Amino acid sequence: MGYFSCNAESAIATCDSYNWELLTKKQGNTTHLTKRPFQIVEFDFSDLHSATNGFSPANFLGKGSHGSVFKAHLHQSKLIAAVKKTKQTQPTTANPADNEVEILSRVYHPRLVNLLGFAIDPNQHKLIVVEYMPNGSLYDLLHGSCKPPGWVKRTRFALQVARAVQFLHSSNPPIIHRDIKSSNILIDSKFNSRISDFGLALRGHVEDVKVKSTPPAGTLGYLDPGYLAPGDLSTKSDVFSFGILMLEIISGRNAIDVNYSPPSVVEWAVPVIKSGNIAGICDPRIGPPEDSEALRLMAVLAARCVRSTSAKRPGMAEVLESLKGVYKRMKTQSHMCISLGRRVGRVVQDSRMVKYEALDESVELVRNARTGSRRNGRVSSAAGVDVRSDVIGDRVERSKSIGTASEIKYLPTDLSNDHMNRRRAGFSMKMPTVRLRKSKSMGILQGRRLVNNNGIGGSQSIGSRKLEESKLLVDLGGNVKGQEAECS
Ligand SMILES: Nc1ncnc2c1ncn2[C@@H]1O[C@H](COP(=O)(O)OP(=O)(O)OP(=O)(O)O)[C@@H](O)[C@H]1O
Repeated sequence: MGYFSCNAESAIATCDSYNWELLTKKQGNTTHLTKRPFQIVEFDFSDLHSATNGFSPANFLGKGSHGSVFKAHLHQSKLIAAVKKTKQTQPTTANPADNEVEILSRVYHPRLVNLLGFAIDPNQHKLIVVEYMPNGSLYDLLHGSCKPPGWVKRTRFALQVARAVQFLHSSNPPIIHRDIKSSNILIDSKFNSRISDFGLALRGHVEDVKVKSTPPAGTLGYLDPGYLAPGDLSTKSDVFSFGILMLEIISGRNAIDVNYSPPSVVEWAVPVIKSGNIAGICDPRIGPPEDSEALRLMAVLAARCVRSTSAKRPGMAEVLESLKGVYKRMKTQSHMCISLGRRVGRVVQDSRMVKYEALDESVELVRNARTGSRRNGRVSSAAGVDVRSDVIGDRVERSKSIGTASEIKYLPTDLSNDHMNRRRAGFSMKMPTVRLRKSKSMGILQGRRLVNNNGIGGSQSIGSRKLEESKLLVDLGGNVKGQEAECS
């Protein structure tokens, strides 16, 4: 697989990913962007153990369906990394850690969370060491309680993910990620988005035995409805998931949110896009962008990506080119707003509003909370619409995807001290408040039965609840099929 086993000292020299940008800048050539600037290292387990303070809660970064992730300070903190400790899988099932190392050791790209190395623990389990992403996930940015990103940032995130997916699809043989979703898009120190979590990824041509024999897997809500058997897989399944991600980026809604009817973002957004009311799907917290054509292009692109017939979806190369155009338009519009603001007068900011105050009269150009870049204090986009709520009535906590049915918890509706609830008091509808955890990668569908909840392999039977989830997926597929977007 082309990785090195080495001692701690040489690992510093070969694994310092923070030197990477410097290296590539010196070379001044974009082809070097995909050349790994360091060797993959086999770490000693004891080094990882001490670098994570014995996998202490203080170093705990998060938990996924395959295991836990810890922050590691390696080599006197010269190298900060994330160590993934995967759950023990049954001996008969493929281990996501092996798969991740196998795939990530063959590719390198600045928009991926790249592999630095691995280690074997005393029980012979593999630990994966990857680049540390200090700014959470795109899921956190879109659905968390912080100020939501504006249009320039959203399109930039989408463009960067598209670039990474296109890179994977154009590798030889192609790599199909199979789990593109906002919680698998992590944000690096420079606020670039990167694709992580290659536990379900497949490398090979569609006719290859491994691809043909691996059962479908992915995350509910992002999973291509036409991917029901191994032979259905193609790069277009990632295109479908990417389309869902784009709808999520535009609308701020989860892929599936049972607080809405319909809960599926596809079922809700595609008919609205087809009706031409594209502003109607925009995240109400930021409103539509000034450039309505850029928004239309992005929304139509998303609707094309989620078409039920995979052959009708665009390839990732086309998606990437289109998004480059959208991003350029959004940025240009943003710059125009900045210079207009400068000419008209000074910018007045408070926590909820940005105003351009003219020298002789106050002109409120932006009514939305868009306070621009933190670094330079500029306004980077403007949306001249009111923030409005979609629904009325009781308060509801929204924007959490459904993972497994067992994760749904009904909460009393009087949790008024909950910060998120207070923030979202304007978004409500008349149904019980439901708290949902974010989407988890799910198991495998064999035929129409969900047979395993750990993402890889296995064929043990499952309880009735899991079968219901499986049915939900199939139902969703059916509904999505009924909504062929006429957007080309
Ligand atoms: N390289 C990293 N740097 C920083 N934090 C990370 C890194 N990788 C993962 N995390 C954090 O660890 C958590 C678990 O990640 P993991 O990839 O195992 O699962 P997930 O993508 O959240 O869920 P699932 O496994 O269901 O897809 C994530 O929520 C993420 O915030």
